Amino acid sequence: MSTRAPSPGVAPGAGDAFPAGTAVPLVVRTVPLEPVPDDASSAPLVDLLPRDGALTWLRGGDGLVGWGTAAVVSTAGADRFRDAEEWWAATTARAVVRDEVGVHGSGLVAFGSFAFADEPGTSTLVVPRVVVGQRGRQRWLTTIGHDSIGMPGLRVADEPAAPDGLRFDRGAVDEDAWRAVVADAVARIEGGELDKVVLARDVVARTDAPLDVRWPLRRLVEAYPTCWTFHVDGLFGATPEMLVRRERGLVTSRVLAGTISRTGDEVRDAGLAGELARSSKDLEEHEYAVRSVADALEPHCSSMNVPESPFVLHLPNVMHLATDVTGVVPDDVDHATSTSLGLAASLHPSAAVGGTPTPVATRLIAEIEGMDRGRYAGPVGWMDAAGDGEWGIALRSAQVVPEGDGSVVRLFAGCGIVAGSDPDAELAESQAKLQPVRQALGHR
Ligand SMILES: C=C(O[C@@H]1C=C(C(=O)O)C=C[C@H]1O)C(=O)O
Repeated sequence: MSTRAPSPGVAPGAGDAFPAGTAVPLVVRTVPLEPVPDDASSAPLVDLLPRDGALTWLRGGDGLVGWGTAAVVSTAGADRFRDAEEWWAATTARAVVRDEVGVHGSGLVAFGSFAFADEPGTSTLVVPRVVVGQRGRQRWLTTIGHDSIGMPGLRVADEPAAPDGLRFDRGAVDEDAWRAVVADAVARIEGGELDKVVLARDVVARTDAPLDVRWPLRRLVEAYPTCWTFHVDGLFGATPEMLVRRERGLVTSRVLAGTISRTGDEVRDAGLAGELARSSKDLEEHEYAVRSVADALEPHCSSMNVPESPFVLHLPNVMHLATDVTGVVPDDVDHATSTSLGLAASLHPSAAVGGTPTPVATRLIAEIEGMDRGRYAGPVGWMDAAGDGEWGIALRSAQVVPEGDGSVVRLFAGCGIVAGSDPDAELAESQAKLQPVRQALGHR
C-alpha cells in the first residue's frame, strides 16, 4: 500500500510524498450552494470540471464531481479492499469535518476504483481537494485540505477539445480468436466444468494529443442519463449496473445479466424486449447473477427483498434483464465489513462479471481470456466517512494512459456465456456494449 498527500496550498493534483501512516489531519468543510433553478439554466456539474485531476460520479444531473488531491492511496492484491478500507478508517478518524449540509455525499468523501482481479492491477482511493455535489435541486461544495482552505469560486470550465487523430485498432485478442475463446468456454460449460463465465475483450483507440477525458464524459452524461458516468484515475465510462449503494443502513444493488441489442425501431425493440423477458437462456444467466448478489448480501442484512422476476432495462444501445435487490443492514453489525466498500468487496466479482461458480469462473477468465482487465469490471464509485456510498461495476468503460505525445484508450466489453451461447451473437453483443464509449470519443 502506498499513500501520499500534498502539502497545503499546492496546485490540485501536485503532491509531496508523505510516508505511509503520517497523521496529517484533513480539514473538511461543506457549505450549501444556490439551489438548482427549475429552468435548467445552471450548468451541469460535469461542466465545472477542470482538465486535470477530474473525478466524476454522475447520474441524471445528480452526483459528485471533484478535483485536486488531498490524499490518495494505492492498494493491490487479494487484500486491496481491506487495505483501502483500513486507510480510509484511519484518514476519517483524524479528519476535522464541518458539514453544514448533511446529505448523502456531503462531508468527507473519497472516490475509488478497484482492480477486477487479485493479480495483476492496482486500485485507488482518492480524496479530492474540492467536491461539488447535487441531489435534486440541492447543491453543495466541500473543500478538503491539511489546513483550512478558502472556498474556491466555481465557474464553467473551458470547452474540452475533441480527440485529435482518433483511430481504432484491435485489442489483445482479435475477433476470430475471441469467438474461439467463447466456443471453448461453451464446450467447458456443456462438459460440466461450470455454469456461467463472463468473457471480455478490448479494442484500442489512439490519439495524437493527450485525450481530454472531459470530452467523452460530457457526451456520456448527455447520452446515458440513467447510467452512472464515472471517471477515476483514467478509468471512465457510463455503467448501468450498481453493485451496491448504502445510505443509512438501506442497501440496494441493481443486477444486470441477459442482453439484447436495440435496433432503433421502437416497435421492433418492444418485440425484442418481450423476447428477452421470455428467453430461457437469458433468464438462466440472469438468475445466476441475482443469486450471487443475494447470497453475498444476506449475511450483512437483517431483511432483504429479492424480486422473483426481472424487468427489462432500456438503454440507448442495448436492453438488459434487471433486478433491484434491496436489504437493511442493522446498526450493530461489524462496521468494517458492512461499509459500502466492505459490501462491494463481498459482492465482487458477482456472476454478472465473473461467473458461476465464482472461483472456477475467475480461474477460467485468467486462463483463456487473454487480456488484463485492469480496473474494468471492478467496483468504481465513492464513499463517505460513515461508510455510506455507491459502488458501480466499471462497465461500458475505457482506461486512458499516456503514450508518446498522445493517449492510448483501451475500451472494454464482456458477455455472459452459458450453455448454448453462440460466439457470433456474443461478438455482436460485445460490439453493442462498446458503442457508448466509442460514440463518446466521437466515433459514430
Ligand atoms: C460484462 C458486461 O456486462 C455485463 C454482462 C451482461 C450480459 O452478459 O448480458 C449484462 C450486463 C452486465 O452485467 C460489459 O458490459 O462489459
